Amino acid sequence: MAKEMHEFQAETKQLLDLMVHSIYTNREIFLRELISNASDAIDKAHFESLTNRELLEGNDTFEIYLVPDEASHTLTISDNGIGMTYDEVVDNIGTIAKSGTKAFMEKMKEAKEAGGDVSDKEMIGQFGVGFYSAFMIAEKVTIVTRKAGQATAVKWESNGDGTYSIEECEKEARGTSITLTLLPEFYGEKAEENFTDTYKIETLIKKYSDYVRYPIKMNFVIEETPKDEEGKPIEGAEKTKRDEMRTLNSMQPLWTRNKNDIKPEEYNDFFKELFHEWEAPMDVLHTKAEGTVEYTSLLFIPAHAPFNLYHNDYEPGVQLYSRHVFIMDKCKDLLPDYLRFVKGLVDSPDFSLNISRELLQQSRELKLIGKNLEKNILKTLERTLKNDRPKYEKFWEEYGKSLKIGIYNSMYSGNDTVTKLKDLLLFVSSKEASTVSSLKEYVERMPESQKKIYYATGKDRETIEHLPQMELLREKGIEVLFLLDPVDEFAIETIREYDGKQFHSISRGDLELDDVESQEVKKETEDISKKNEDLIKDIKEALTNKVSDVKVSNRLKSSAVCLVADEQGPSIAMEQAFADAKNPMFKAKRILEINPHHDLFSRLQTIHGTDKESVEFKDYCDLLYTQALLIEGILPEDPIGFANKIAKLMAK
Ligand SMILES: Nc1ncnc2c1ncn2[C@@H]1O[C@H](COP(=O)(O)OP(=O)(O)OP(=O)(O)O)[C@@H](O)[C@H]1O
Repeated sequence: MAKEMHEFQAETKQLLDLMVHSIYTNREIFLRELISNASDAIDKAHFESLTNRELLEGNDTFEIYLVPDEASHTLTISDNGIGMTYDEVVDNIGTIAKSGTKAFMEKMKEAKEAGGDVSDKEMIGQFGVGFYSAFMIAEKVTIVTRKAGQATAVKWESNGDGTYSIEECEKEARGTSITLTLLPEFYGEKAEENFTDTYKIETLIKKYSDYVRYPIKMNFVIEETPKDEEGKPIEGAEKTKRDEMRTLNSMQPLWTRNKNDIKPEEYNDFFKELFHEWEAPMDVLHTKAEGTVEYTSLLFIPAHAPFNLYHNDYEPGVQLYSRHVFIMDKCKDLLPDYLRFVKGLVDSPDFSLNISRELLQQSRELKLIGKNLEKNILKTLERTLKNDRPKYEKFWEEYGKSLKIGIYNSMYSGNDTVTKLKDLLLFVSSKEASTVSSLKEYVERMPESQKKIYYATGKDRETIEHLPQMELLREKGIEVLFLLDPVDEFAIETIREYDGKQFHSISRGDLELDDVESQEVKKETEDISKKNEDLIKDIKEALTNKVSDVKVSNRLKSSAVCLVADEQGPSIAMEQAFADAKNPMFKAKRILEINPHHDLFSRLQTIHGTDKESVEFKDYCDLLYTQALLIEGILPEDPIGFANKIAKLMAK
């Protein structure tokens, strides 16, 4: 196939532009990114070779080579990993398939527009833009790669200017070589950072890639003064040069060392290196277990949730090793999905080296280890909640949603997730704006007379505070949990009760307040209902298909109307969440409640009394309903009709 020129995808161009023109700090990370790609490629070759030895073409020593060359001011990174085919090069290198990179660019743009308060370093770390970081230090990047098992190789080359060339070529060894032709600032003795300097490179490898599982080798030219027979340097003799191939990384798996000998920085560096992270993790759990199953696990809770934690393209899971040999990345079957944010690895002699993913799922050892790890993580979280509240609240901010989704999902799996997680939940409440409470804390504060745990849903604190349904509870001084995330109510509904007390939405059914005053109001409401039976019936008729019932309210104070949902079935907020998820099948049974003490009620009585068939009465009913919808944050189906009716009324 002849040499072809291709254009980068528009997003790739933008990314390259950003890389070259906006990121000035930490350019040295390019090396870590390329080494980690090389290491991933070797992992793949290793993994595939377990079932197909021929792939290795007789060479089963996995290595990464670095070749700095001052004369041509290049640095070449070679691996004997899986390599890429022509199409893979086009797909992986020429386009940005990863939504993560797109998100990275948007964040960069946002940050720039906002005055750039997020550091580049943080940004790159969060999104791992990988290969493209090469263009931060290189004016030309050349990739020569041959897929293991294939005859022809591919050469890809680009100046990072929007186009690249690609052609078939020859390459003897399998794998990938990436040659960076360095920008003038990055080579030569006067350069600020000289990436052809072997000692500089050695330092970078030690800093970022020490734990890479495969040897990273580089040739050092050693200058020596010849020595005499006794081993003393011969004075005046001309220096000789010799080559010495050195392995730059220590490769000793951290998790195999004794816990007490490992410094926090070592854990942090290992975490950053292994998972391409920039920040130290929030928590580290290093466990060695012996007994029914033997394993060592090293788990981390990252400081921040990845932006795509809840997207389909996020791949949860930990790495598996058997006697320190890597067997699998992202094993999903070990930990429950609600711990999808946990990163790390498990090393166990009980795992077989060439076990398939399917067989692994059924492995008894894996299940046992998974259960133990889950227990450990939960115990750590419980301990943090008890002993280090600020830290736990930070954890909650990052990962609380994951636990809540876990609870909701347990509705289908029917396991004991609720029992495990309910004490770890935190919510804001009407009590104080800045604090969050556990359910236990809420229940402890409940007065004797309060029988239920009340909650309200809304997009933010302010919206809930303004809900008509809040008025009565506020007046009575009853604390209400504020559920601000759509998943909250689903989780709460799955838990059903805490410490024998049922959850109750303030926008659902009867509030069932048991105090004397409430009983009196209830009685009074029933009387008003009876007296206005006809009016209520006719309002209901005017709103057929819109509401399932109309009631005289005993919960409203100053507002005229509100919309509540029936005790059974989804709430109005849940209906909205379903609709947002394009699942409009689940509808709440809407009940319109009218405040009998509001002036509007007497106006309704008058209009109804004059002519219950009149257009005016029907319009009033409709306006009441639409008002209640708007309070819930739901737009009317017919906004024009609504506006016209208001205009007509105002003009009167
Ligand atoms: N040395 C290599 N050998 C084989 N394939 C490679 C190599 N380097 C890159 N690739 C391919 O190119 C893809 C894109 O690489 P890039 O570094 O941009 O992202 P990534 O490695 O997938 O993500 P991240 O950097 O976040 O880990 C890789 O997923 C891989 O398929």
